[in-house]
Amino acid sequence: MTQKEGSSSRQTLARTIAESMAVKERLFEACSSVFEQLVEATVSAFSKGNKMLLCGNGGSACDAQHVAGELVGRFLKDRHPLPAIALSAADSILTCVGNDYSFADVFARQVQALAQPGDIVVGISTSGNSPNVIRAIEVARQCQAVCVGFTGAEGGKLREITDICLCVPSQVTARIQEAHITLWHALCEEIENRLFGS
Ligand SMILES: O=C(CO)[C@@H](O)[C@H](O)[C@H](O)[C@H](O)COP(=O)(O)O
Ligand SMILES: [Zn+2]
Repeated sequence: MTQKEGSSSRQTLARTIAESMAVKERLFEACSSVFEQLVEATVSAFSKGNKMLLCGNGGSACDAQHVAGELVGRFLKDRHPLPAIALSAADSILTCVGNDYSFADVFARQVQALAQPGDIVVGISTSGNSPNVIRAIEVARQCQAVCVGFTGAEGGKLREITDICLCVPSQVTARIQEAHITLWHALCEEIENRLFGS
């Protein structure tokens, strides 16, 4: 590696860390009151025996799976599992529905099959405009689920059609995703504390 290449990679890392920290510094101000609403809604839903369904594309598909793992498995506490399903993890359903219907239906059809009144359906989309996430939330509303969005500063259509929407103050997909996972970790901790004692 040349010295020039080495210094360019250090600059990229330094800029990425600085940008990520700048977004995190604005995050509390932008999202704390909506975060409180989300805590109340999720704790209430789980207390009543309802479940959480999560969907997203790409990195947000992984976030959906990450969060479902923490709720069904554990975050910080050994406790009863909480019912959460990542719709992005259902390979056979995604390929069947994508192939036989359309990619825009891959999450909506699962929501139609699984969502009950009072369930929490979460769409994670940094643009707020991915058609399969938007369609999932539209179907969730018809099922009388609580509709939640995780998105970026603009919020896109997702912001307009959700009951509770966390809008990270950035327009950069990667920075938004990094803040989403921070919000999710805080939410998992608070859910565990409220439902199983701090
Ligand atoms: O992880 C990344 C970029 O960091 C990508 O995989 C990204 O998630 C994909 O481009 C998604 O399709 C973006 O969709 P969305 O967040 O706008 O709904
Ligand atoms: Zn990514």
